[in-house]
Amino acid sequence: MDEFSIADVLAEVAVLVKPHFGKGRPADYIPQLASVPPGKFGMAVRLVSGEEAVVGDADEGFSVQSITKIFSLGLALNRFGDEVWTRVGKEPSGTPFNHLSQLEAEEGVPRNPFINAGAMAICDQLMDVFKDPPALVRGFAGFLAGEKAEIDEAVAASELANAWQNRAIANLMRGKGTINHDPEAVVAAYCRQCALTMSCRQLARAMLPLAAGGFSPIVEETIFPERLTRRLNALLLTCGIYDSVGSFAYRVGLPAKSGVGGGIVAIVPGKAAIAVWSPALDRFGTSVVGTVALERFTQLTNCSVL
Ligand SMILES: NC(=O)CC[C@H](N)C(=O)O
Repeated sequence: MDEFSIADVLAEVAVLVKPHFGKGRPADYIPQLASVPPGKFGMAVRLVSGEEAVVGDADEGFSVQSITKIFSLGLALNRFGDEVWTRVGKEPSGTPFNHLSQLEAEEGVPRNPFINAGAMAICDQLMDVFKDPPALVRGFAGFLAGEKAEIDEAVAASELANAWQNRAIANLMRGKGTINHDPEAVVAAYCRQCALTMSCRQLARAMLPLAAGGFSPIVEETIFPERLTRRLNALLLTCGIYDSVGSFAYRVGLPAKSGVGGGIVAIVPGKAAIAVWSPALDRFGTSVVGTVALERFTQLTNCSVL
């Protein structure tokens, strides 16, 4: 990858994605996200070796949503180790991120930490020892990005006012003993965590430890043990894109995580962290243009873990 001019590749990607604008729709079940202009597009690549390139709206903040689940899982694994796996599984769900009946059929144990049930179980576990998990996630994300990140309280309130399905999930898990705190408090914390605002440039920097064996070249600290880094990437590859993770791996071939704000982060292990944003989503909740951009990027640079 070092043999390419990343800036040139991104410029080419920005042209190649053009025919795909107009497909998909921004998330509207969180009313505050429905008004984001669907034509936005930004992409940032940060190499482990230090080079950074961006294109389009890469410095504009957007709602990170489920991408924050990487930060919360990383924090939980660092704090609780394998105890995390007594609450959530490590298998792809094959169902939408807010699915309910699978959770009931499986005794309230979420398939993985990236679906909503799994992320709320992680949030509940963090609540055992931290007063304010969303603030912790915000602080961690900002630390890794090398600059402060903020929670958009309007987005958090907008989601919370409509979070009926997530309330059902949290109540089911409370009934089954997967979570211990008041389900309403867990849903509220989860919605605030998801409402983190970051730009593509900040996200690419913050994700760099996953590409660099757990070390952050940004803050010059080891963030995760190397083995844990590999495991996080394995979970991203198998569970990061919900029930379209197979076709995403087929097209892009990188560990990645989507969010309904239209962001996707992807990891090229040993080489780079990538963040892309475009708000219109496919029916699985993944950015249409973002996926095409990553597909073209991996084709042009020949980088894939597969
Ligand atoms: N995939 C996502 O980004 C979903 C996150 C969103 N906060 C929700 O719970 O629905």
